[in-house]
Amino acid sequence: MFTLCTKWMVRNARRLERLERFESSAAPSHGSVQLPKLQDFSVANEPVLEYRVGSKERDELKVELGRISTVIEEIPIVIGDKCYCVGEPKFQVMPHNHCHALAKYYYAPASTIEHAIEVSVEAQQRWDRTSLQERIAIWERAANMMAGEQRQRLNAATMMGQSKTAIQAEIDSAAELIDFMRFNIFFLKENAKYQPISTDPCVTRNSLRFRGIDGFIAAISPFNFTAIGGNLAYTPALMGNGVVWKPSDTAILSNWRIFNIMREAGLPPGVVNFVPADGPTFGNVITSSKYLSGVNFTGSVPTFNWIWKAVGDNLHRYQNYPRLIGECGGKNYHFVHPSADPATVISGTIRSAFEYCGQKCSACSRMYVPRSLWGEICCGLLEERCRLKVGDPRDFSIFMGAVIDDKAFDRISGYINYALNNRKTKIIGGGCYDNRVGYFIEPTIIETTDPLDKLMTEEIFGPVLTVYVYEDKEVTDILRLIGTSTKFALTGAIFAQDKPFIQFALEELKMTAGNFYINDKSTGSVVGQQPFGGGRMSGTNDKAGGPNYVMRWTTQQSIKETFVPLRDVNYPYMNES
Ligand SMILES: NC(=O)c1ccc[n+]([C@@H]2O[C@H](COP(=O)([O-])OP(=O)(O)OC[C@H]3O[C@@H](n4cnc5c(N)ncnc54)[C@H](O)[C@@H]3O)[C@@H](O)[C@H]2O)c1
Ligand SMILES: N[C@@H](CCC=O)C(=O)O
Repeated sequence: MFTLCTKWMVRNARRLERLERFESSAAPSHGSVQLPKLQDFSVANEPVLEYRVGSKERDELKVELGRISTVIEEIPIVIGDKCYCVGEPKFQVMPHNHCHALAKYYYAPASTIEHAIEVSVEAQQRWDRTSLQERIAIWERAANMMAGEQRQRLNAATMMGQSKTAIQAEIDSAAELIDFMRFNIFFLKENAKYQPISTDPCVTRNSLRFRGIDGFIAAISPFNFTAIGGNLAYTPALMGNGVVWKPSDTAILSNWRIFNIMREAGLPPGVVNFVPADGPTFGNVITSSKYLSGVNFTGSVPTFNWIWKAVGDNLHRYQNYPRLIGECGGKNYHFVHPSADPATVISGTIRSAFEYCGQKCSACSRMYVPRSLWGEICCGLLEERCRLKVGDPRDFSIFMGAVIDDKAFDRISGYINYALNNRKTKIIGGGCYDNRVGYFIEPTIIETTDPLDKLMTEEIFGPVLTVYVYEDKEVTDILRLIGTSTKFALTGAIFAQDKPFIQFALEELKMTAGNFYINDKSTGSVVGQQPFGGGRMSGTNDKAGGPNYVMRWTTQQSIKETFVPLRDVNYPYMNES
């Protein structure tokens, strides 16, 4: 503990030093933004543990990985304080060893989802009367449990259930999840500091209070980030809402861990209900309920489009206009300028495109490289790619595990087959896949001569990177293609040393990414540091991990209290004439 704290303090001091040095240097190129000092924040990011050989965290994680691999955990539907196991059981398997089941769970039928809605609507009324202090105390307790005794249980469930390596699990089900818990409390407190003007408080007192929304919020989460499930379900709850949470089938065990931690930390039953279900059945029931007050969704564009349309079709039924938050897919780019540093491009691109098998919504999947640098960058990418080991995450030497399931395997291998049979494209690295034991796909690099090829425009969501090599003199035209060739605008990165070009690209690419990186990879946003989300068809861009996200989940009330009562209808001048 002592070593950890000391390391943390040293790291923090270094960060502070770097920030101060940056502040005292020239103003940032995207405007004269005044950067706050680290000391201004009463919250800090959870340190990411390193899992080196012999470390305490590595030993603890191994014990938990051993334990989790020998049992099939039973996961019920939980509504209020009752558990339900109904219908045919389903199984969550290890993607890297798909004959091995980890968890047994059940799909809630329509009637059970309706019951969850009733319970949640009723619980919301009591919960909304619980003071902010009490709610915050529960979140703080939960964050401490996640950072302490529950850390490796969360990580092991994420590694085995979603096929993440130790470090990818650590940045997700430990660091990011804990950060969401702590930063949302911080943002709530900061936002609550604002109170409206009372010109003379002896005459009138004006105030603003946060209320949950009467009804229920449907939280619908994706498979790829455990932390996102936690944020989607529990941030609305923090703000006084009742929630019906439908976790993803392929992240069910890690999401179940979060649900249990929150209950153990003191969240009353019924505030968040755990309701695994078939997606379309769940979607139909929630969008037909008069009590739907919001949908907190993260996942693919087609699913969000379906939800949005169903809400529109059912508008006449609702007592509130449901709030719709949807963070969706991306076709994220790395744009390399002739002035770029090739080494930075190579390592950033390998990490972004292939970490967690490219199954991050922010993963780089299209890259534009100038002819003058392609020789060096191509060699570097291929050399690094060859070193990436693919396998079972219990082997700490692997770089990536398996893709999530058979559907993903078929979709991604379909794109690889397309590249094999297309004369405009050439697979220059990888391209093999094998699903006999696990859903394994090699990190694959494809070169195309068509910047509008579907490999350059559609979301693949797998370990496939497509590169278009442009002639140096075409740099401006190609830069403009980024924003016009896809409907997405999630993340993007430019690599350049040329300052005027960076300034030009910042303007030219302004609407092409909700998260924009300069000389850094397109992935790896951190709560409180790079609030996350994209525009255009990548989503509603409500910026999870930012200060305004909590405010999407409250319906505010302005209160004016008058101490000098109005007893005369006439205006003063009328009494004078
Ligand atoms: N922008 C972001 O912040 C972000 C973050 C993570 C993932 N993603 C995106 O998520 C996608 C991958 O996740 P996924 O495969 O789990 O997405 P998905 O759309 O297949 O599923 C997401 C959730 O929706 C449910 N669902 C499916 N059909 C439904 C329906 N008709 N009604 C209600 N719910 C329904 C699923 O069961 C799951 O729980 C990718 O497109 C990725 O880019 C985006
Ligand atoms: N926060 C993640 C993206 C989450 C989407 O899958 C990142 O920036 O890499």
